[in-house]
Amino acid sequence: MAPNKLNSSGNTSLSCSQAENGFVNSFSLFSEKAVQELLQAPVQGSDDHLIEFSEALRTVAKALRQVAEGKASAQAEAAEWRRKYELERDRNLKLEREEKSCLEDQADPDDVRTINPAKQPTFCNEANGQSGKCCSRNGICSHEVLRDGTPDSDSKMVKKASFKLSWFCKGEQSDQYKHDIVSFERGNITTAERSSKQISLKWESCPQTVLILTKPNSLSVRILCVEMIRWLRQQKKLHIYVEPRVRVELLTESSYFNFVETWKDDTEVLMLHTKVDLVVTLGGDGTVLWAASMFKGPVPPIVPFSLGSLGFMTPFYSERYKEYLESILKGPMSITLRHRLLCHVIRDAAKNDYETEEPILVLNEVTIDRGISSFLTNLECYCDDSFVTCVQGDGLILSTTSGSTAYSLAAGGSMVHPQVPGILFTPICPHSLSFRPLIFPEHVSLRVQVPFNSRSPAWASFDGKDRKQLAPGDALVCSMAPWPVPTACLNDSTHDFLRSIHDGLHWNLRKTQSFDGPRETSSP
Ligand SMILES: NC(=O)c1ccc[n+]([C@@H]2O[C@H](COP(=O)([O-])OP(=O)(O)OC[C@H]3O[C@@H](n4cnc5c(N)ncnc54)[C@H](O)[C@@H]3O)[C@@H](O)[C@H]2O)c1
Ligand SMILES: Nc1ncnc2c1ncn2[C@@H]1O[C@H](COP(=O)(O)OP(=O)(O)OP(=O)(O)O)[C@@H](O)[C@H]1O
Repeated sequence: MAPNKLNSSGNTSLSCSQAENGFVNSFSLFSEKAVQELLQAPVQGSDDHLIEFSEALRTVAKALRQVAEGKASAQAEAAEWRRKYELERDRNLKLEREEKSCLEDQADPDDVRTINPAKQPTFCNEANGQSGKCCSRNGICSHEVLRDGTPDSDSKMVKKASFKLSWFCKGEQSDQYKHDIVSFERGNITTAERSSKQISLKWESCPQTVLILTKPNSLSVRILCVEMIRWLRQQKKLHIYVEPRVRVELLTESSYFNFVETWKDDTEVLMLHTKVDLVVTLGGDGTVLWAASMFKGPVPPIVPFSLGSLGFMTPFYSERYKEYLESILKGPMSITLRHRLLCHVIRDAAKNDYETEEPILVLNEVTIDRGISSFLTNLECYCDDSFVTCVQGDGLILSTTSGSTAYSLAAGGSMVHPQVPGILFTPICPHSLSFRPLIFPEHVSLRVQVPFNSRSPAWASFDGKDRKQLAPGDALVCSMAPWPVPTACLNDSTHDFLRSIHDGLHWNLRKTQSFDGPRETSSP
């Protein structure tokens, strides 16, 4: 009965290191189960040794559980440190690149854009407030925001149109962009006037290149695309880019479309933002999401034409495309800067930096759900370093304000004006009576961790696509991206948003109460 393994008080004399080295490596949680099963067998008779032995086994089971839990928490801590290290490294790399880009730009102030697919673009990170001396005070100039590679002898020279963004206050254009939001005068804290700032885009040189993106397998989209390309070429003398699939379709129609350009591989797609002045989408909201997903960095202004069923983000009527495009190419135009989320999947199994996956940008939302598993999700959520909650239900949606009218709305989240900067935290069917959706400010970083004791893996999907499995120990980290999606407005941001929720969702539609009925009397 191995009495020498028990100390005088009947407890095991296992030291912590013995427990870790001996038990964790040789026994698994299965051993704990085996011990429990042994314990459940009734102890026959009144033999003191048997009673003592069963107590010892109980203690061993407890020690095993503690060691397993300790290991899980140490792994979670290690994953968190790795996440912090990766974020820090990314930030430093970005800063380094920006500095280099600023130096290069000072050396060569010429604004001519050069196509060089082999070279990655470098950006001035406006969103992080690190633009320094590059950007002006009362608006932003595109040539100050975007800096691309140096000229390459093999590449074609294309001059990309420059534009200026400015803020309209109270319906009037104003150059008085206020920097002091909070002031402290004579001991009184006051805030600056909060006027609504509709952003206006004014071309400083004529746009020359248009990228047309179309919903596949739609006859009406195909017909409009052919007509629009002819018009843009013949009347506006523009360069046209389309997806490789569409170019093939066009050439099947007529060899006239030989002038239409496309790309060969993903490296060229990465450089599209340096060639294209304007993106036109023909389809529904899915086509706008598709367009946004093609740009892993800065996005050119998008003009979304409605050829879908709902069209929340597609305010332009396709029948009047000539009139709209005339006005947009002339400028100025009102735009909505739609924020995106930058999502990183951090694998517990990643042993080194090379295994870190590419970050993914979403315009609507990232969803972490239970996939095909029938178990509840068990997702630990942190906001920066603070614990938020544990989601036990079907899953969680981290949404932008543009995405607030999509999946998040269906899961009970608020509808939020797309220009409000924030991250929506909306549970999907939580198994709890008090789990209300939250909205976090734009500057936070959210981390959703699948704990080691989760019964099943979770699944992440990005704007409803690209499902990725998150195994126990994996995490998804998400924060506001520095590259918004500028979409042209038909009127202005607020008008377009309200029109969408009225026409698209019939928001708060109710028959007006008749006048013919009881009335409040004036006296109490
Ligand atoms: N239960 C749900 O409501 C549910 C479930 C899955 C996905 N979705 C949404 O579908 C989106 C993907 O769209 P898709 O077109 O590629 O797939 P899809 O073709 O399945 O369309 C989904 C629907 O969502 C609408 N939609 C998309 N973005 C919207 C937005 N920002 N505001 C209002 N409505 C919007 C589309 O118009 C479409 O009617 C996902 O990002 C997600 O938000 C919703
Ligand atoms: N250029 C494209 N290439 C590949 N897939 C695309 C492209 N454009 C759109 N899609 C996909 O096609 C699907 C349908 O597109 P979209 O949502 O625009 O049309 P819809 O469903 O008719 O309109 P709505 O979203 O308004 O209901 C989406 O899932 C979208 O991701």
